[in-house]
Amino acid sequence: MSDNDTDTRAEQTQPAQPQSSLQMKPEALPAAFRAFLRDNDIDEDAYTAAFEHLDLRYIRLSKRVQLKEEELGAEFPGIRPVPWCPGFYAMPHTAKLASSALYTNGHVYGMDVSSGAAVTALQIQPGDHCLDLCCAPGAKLCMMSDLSGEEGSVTGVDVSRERLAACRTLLLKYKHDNVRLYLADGRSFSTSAPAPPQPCSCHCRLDVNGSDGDRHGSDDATRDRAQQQQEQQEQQQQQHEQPLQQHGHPRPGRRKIPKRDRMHFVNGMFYCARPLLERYRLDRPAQAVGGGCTCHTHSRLYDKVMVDAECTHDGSIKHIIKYNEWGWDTFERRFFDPHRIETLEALQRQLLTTGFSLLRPGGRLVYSTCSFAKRQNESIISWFLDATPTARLLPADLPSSTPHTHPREQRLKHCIKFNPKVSGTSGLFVAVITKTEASRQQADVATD
Ligand SMILES: C[S@@+](CC[C@H](N)C(=O)[O-])C[C@H]1O[C@@H](n2cnc3c(N)ncnc32)[C@H](O)[C@@H]1O
Repeated sequence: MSDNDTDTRAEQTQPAQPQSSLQMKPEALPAAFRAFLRDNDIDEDAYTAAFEHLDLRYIRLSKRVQLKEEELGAEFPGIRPVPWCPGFYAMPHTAKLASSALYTNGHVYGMDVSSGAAVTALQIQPGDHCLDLCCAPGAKLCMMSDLSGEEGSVTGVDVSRERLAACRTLLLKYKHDNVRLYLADGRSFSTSAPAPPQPCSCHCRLDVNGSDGDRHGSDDATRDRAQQQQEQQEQQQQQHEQPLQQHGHPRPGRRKIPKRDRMHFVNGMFYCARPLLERYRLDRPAQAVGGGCTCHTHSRLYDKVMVDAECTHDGSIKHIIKYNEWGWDTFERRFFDPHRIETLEALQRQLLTTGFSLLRPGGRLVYSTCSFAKRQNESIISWFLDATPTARLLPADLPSSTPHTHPREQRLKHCIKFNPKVSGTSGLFVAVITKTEASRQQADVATD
């Protein structure tokens, strides 16, 4: 649930916006914001024109329930499936989601369909181990959890304790038990993917607990050394995964987190539910020991990585327009603080770099923002591709009817954008990157 997505808290505290309030005059936009739009070649029209389809909101069905169209229609009149994103439905913005039985019973999620497209672009397969480096409050995380299934896992990381607590509430509500959450700075996150449940087929026999099997020695002394080494690594890791708040996500109106929803962190980590803990021994971060196997499975890199980076949120048009009522000074203070803008692009570059370093060769990484600004999107991607010989941009491979930018309008090949004027969704930039095998070959040579 990004700012593009239905936020349970916002929904409970803010009345649904009538359609008329989704329209405003250009002069009502604050000067700093208009200058930002001009500097970034962003069309002011997006905020000031009346768009009928901005009056839509979207839901996603939980994978665990089978609902008939009639059941959905009875609860949400006017609802219809989104043909290009399976499991998603569009309905009038005035539909009461938070008070509906389907929502309170955890059968549907409030999630913008552009966010759904970003997750779809990851092409998650059952059994995949996924990383979500800026996960809170967690709509994409929940979808990733559904897609990776019981044999897969999702590791969620966020720097904001408050937002991560909202994420945890969501995971508990929807009973996602293949997710672990970390309160950590995504720029320096280094915890590997969970250990595989089975010894892998490359004969190295590295077992579930991260200790070596036959090939790398299996006696008690070796195990003790491995365990010591693992504990040392864990301590070092925790030292640099302390929460940093300076890029905490701004949101209007803080809500006190109920006691039952507060997170109980153990050494900076919270594990969502027991099943994942039991399957993968997540009570300690999995580490390949003894410099052993370099096969994909045991290098413990992630199959899929989502970097839904912190940004200026200027593409969340419905959200931005609400500042007309909430007060633009809050917006200027929170989004356009000069220091924040200055450091934002560096943050985005670092998050992308870290996400990529944790991606396995051949895996897929999605970089997304809900900004229209080239400097936070295409420029970051171009910089990264220039700096990283093993990175390659891929087409998002979404269904052809997906209403994103036409290839002719793409500023950078394969990078797509959802423009609310055209798509009826919130604004979102999506780029898909893969890691070529070159890095794998290098790793193999190093261990030979
Ligand atoms: C666009 S929101 C993510 C929305 C989320 N992916 C979802 O679908 O609900 C960006 C998130 O990045 C987090 N963030 C900011 N700086 C960070 C950092 N250095 N490391 C990790 N997370 C960070 C913010 O707290 C915020 O929750």
